[in-house]
Amino acid sequence: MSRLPVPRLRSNSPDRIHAPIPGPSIPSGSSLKRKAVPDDGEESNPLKKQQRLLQPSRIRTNLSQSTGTDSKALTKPRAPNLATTNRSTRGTSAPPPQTTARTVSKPPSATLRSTRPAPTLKNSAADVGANARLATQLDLERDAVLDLQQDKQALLSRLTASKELELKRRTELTIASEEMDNLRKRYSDQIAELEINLQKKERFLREAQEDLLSLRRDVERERETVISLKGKLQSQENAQIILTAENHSFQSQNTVLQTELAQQSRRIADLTLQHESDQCKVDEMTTEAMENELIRRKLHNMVQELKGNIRVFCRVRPVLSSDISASGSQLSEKAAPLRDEITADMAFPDCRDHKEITLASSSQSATGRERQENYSFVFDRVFEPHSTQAEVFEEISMLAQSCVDGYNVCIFAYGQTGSGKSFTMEGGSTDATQGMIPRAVAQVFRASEDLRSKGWEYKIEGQFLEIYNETVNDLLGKYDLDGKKHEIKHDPKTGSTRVTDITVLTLHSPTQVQALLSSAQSRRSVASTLMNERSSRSHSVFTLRITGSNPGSGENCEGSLNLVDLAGSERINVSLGNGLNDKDRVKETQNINRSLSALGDVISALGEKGDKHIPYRNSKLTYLLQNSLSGNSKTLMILNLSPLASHLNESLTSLRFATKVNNTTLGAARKQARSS
Ligand SMILES: Nc1ncnc2c1ncn2[C@@H]1O[C@H](COP(=O)(O)OP(=O)(O)OP(=O)(O)O)[C@@H](O)[C@H]1O
Repeated sequence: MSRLPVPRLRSNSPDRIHAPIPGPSIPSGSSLKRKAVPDDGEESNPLKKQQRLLQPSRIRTNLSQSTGTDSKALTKPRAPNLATTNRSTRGTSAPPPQTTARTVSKPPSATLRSTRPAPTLKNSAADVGANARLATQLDLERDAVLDLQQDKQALLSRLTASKELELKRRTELTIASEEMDNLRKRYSDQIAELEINLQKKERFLREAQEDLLSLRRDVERERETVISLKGKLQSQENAQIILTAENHSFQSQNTVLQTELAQQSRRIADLTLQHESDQCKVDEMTTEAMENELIRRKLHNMVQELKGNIRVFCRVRPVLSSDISASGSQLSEKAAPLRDEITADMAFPDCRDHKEITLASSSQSATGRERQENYSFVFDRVFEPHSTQAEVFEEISMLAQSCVDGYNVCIFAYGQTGSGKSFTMEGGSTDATQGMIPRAVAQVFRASEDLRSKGWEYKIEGQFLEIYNETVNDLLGKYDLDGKKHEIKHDPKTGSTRVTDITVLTLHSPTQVQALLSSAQSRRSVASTLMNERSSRSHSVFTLRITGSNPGSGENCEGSLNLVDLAGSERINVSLGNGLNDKDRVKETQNINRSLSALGDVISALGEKGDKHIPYRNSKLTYLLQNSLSGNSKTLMILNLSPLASHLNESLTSLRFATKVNNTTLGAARKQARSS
């Protein structure tokens, strides 16, 4: 409805209805008021009061004319519905309330009449004058009334004209209102349709606005994305610039490198040619080295054979402080003379080759005369008491090389109890006092490592056992000694010897051996609590098995190194003096003596020509070492001697046994030997 065409309605606007009525202007109310409001002097003047009595009718007339029902005809006609509220208010506003003021001063005429005073004769003269003045005034008033009546007449005429005009306009307004209604009826469908369309369009507009809003948000987001992408693009461009610069630099480097590469390629080609020619030389040299190695082995073996496949070293241990204290004196000032006193009369006359040892013994003849006897023994090498472990090993290190070359080597330590066998074989805890076993193992590892460059690969295994009372015990086993029965097996095809259920450890470094020796020593110590001096009463055999192969030459070899610490070789009467259980000790000693003499017998038999029977089976020891004593095997016996005079007879027995061994020839070469 609010969208109806407005201009036409505005043509009937109440503004026009309230337009001032044309005509002469009505004098301001002040003229009427002026006449209605009593003057200050009137209350005191009776004439004025009398005149005022006449005024009510005049005023009433005026008022009735001005505020009569006619004025209601000026009420604004009802505004058309389409007009706004304001317009309606304006259209129906009442004319200005001018007439209200006029009703204020309506005097009560009855009151005036009752209060009028009655005339008297006494006052006649004054009254005449007063009457004259009153008459004059009355005339004036009449004139005024006439004027007023004329004014009233004019106003009535104007009022009539206004009413007519109003009527006319009302009529026009009614007609216009009717036209409006007609128009509204005629266009109501269109308006409704337009309104629906309008609503649709408004909805469409709303949706479009929402879409627009969403699109704006999208655009905003896209703008932010674009800004961020621009930032990234900028940084990428910067990075690209840097990369381009780097690329240029790399390209130039690449060019330089390409040039260098070309030079290097030429050098490589030259070197390849050189390498090929060198490789041919290397191959030739390798073949030569192999041949040389073979020759070396043969020569080495020849040297060993020339030295003798059975050799005997003699080593005299120093006098120990324990020897001196055992002899009865602990005082140091007496120690030196006592040392001489307890020391046997030994001499080492061969200062150049160190091969001879002489012992002097004095005894009384049947006639009571003092008799001096000298004994001289010659061995492959004699070590004096001050000799070190390193000096002893220097002489036997070549045997370690032989076992790496595939030979069987046996090193025995022979001697009476306390002569230094264990010290020689196992040694002390320091590097300087290391015995033959750890030194030989280290030498084997060194030799195998050296041969690695000539294509040899080696596997080194170790076992450690003892033979006590003709029983084999595993010194590296998990169980207590004597816990398991071990048997000795020989393989005639390969010439190798195996002991059943014995612990065989693969050795990767020489340092492992020291741990094995300690472990074996502790096991023997446990056994010692049960049987006194176990280590002295049993043979211990440390075996190193070295298996080598050379894939280049197709050669294989297997050698073994047996390091044997023999039981004490003392005579039975000596042992009996120390033991608590003499029966056991006698049995121990008999077994020891039997095995030692079996060893001597085997060595003697080996030295004899012809197919003589070799009594290996006479003892566990010789049976175990069967393959290491026969053929091209190398055997070394280290005879350990006590320096004490009290052990002289035992020393002489040991020296005689060693001489017997020393005179034996094993294999191809025969040794030169001397004996007393
Ligand atoms: N060359 C040496 N230098 C210094 N001390 C030595 C030497 N030889 C042996 N000894 C010492 O002599 C003592 C006895 O030596 P060892 O135990 O080796 O004799 P053994 O013959 O093995 O005796 P057993 O048969 O009882 O085992 C030990 O205290 C040892 O340290």
